Amino acid sequence: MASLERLQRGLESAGQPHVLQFWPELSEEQRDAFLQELAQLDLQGLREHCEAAAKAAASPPACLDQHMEPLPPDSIGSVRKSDTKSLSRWEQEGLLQISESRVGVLLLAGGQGTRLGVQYPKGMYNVGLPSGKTLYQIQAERIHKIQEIADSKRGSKCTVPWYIMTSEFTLAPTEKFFEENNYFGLQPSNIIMFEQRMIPAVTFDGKVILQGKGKIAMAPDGNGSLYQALVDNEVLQDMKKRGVEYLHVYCVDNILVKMADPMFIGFCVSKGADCGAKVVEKAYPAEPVGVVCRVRGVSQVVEYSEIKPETTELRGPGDEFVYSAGNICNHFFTRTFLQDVTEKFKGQLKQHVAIKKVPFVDTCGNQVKPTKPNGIKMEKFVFDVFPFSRNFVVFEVVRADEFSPLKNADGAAKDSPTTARNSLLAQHCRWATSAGATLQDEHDNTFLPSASISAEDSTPAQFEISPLVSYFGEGLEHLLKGKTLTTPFILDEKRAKELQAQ
Ligand SMILES: CC(=O)N[C@H]1[C@@H](OP(=O)(O)OP(=O)(O)OC[C@H]2O[C@@H](n3ccc(=O)[nH]c3=O)[C@H](O)[C@@H]2O)O[C@H](CO)[C@@H](O)[C@@H]1O
Repeated sequence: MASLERLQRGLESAGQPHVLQFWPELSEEQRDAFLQELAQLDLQGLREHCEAAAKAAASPPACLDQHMEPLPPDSIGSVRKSDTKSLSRWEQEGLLQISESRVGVLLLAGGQGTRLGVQYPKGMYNVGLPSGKTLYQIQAERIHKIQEIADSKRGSKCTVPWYIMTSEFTLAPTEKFFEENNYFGLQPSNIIMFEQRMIPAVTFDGKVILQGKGKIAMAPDGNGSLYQALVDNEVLQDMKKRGVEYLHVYCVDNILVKMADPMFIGFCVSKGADCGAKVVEKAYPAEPVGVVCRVRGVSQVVEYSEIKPETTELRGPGDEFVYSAGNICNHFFTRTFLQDVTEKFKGQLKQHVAIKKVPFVDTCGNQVKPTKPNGIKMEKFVFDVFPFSRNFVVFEVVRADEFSPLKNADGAAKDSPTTARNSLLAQHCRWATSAGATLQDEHDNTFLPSASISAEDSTPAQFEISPLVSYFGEGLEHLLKGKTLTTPFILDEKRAKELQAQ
């Protein structure tokens, strides 16, 4: 552990001696905990971090709008627009790669879920499905199923390892949750959890914020922290050891996420891409999704918080949005590309400024909950490596099938537990109907499939299909054709066996 004198000197030379101002008031136990926290700080880089944060917050945000142009339409693969032969070829290619254990998935789960307002990791959230499944369970079961589908193609066992990036806030509860739930039936050795770094929040005049008398206000430094975390935790070495060449990186809150999506993987592999992004057509100008576009001729994402409203509203000749390629935080990377990024480009990642309300102790030692923003958090974004790609591709998918994020608490009109739940149930209702089932409520009223997912819509049928039965709507016909089912109904493996026997 670092000695107090050494820390004092380090903090002084970083211009942050106030960090220890309450030291005399701390108990032995608090001092030990604080020393441990301070030992993690990069004292060398602290001055630079604080000065850069204050400077960035004081300067007007870089405006990229005038340098933006949309992606050329022919550079985008699309579930809606590409021909069915190509789609099927890509899917087969992806399945082949999965069956050879060359594909892994990586979950970005280090965020604090502030907008949703829960104190635990978002993946543990239960949106109120008939089964009561959490986001983590749904994702685990999709991995299970895609392995099974790929196994049956090749006749041998494959593994899709699940890398999970957590932060100080999410690691312990996530580990505990997985353990308590028996890793949702997956092999624990194929679930690799690791932690991203945290950085101090800083005041507008460049001072580290004390959250308590013996605690610095630390925050995860954005999902672009991934690249440092890959190095810190030797994740790429683990991938290499397992023979994993392709990684599907995704964010925790999209209830419709297709884990290791074979079509997306196959598309990227077939195009020889080192880096790829899935997009959906933007729903409305102010939708909080980044847009994939070109800036000064280079493909990248411009985040929703950094684009002018008038740019988001621009429309093309067919009245479509000019910037319509909405980023859904589903990325493809080759291991080689990630290796390059960690070796050559990691230090060049852009820093984004987020101005937040950060609780603090004032100089008299009073705990203050600020009513207006008082702190700067510097963040890196996972997609900021796109400009380093040699062959970047984009794949457009159908929103109703693949994107319904959980961002806000119930009561919000969009991206809430209700909209997430409804979009999943509506999808399952569509799958069941196209497999030939008739779904009824308890009064024998028949449900019609709906593609809509907004909270104002009527509630879809309470018909839920376990991912262990179907990954993406496949394999349902022999169970459901010609059957009339009364909801609520959960089609799990047991029910599937019963239906098959009928
Ligand atoms: C920077 C980024 O990717 N932005 C995307 C993100 O925005 P959005 O602002 O919604 O991003 P979130 O803050 O929800 O973070 C996305 C994911 O990154 C994880 N996370 C976040 C911070 C952190 O330090 N560590 C970490 O792992 C979160 O747990 C989450 O799984 O999703 C939207 C789609 O839903 C996209 O349109 C945005 O372009």
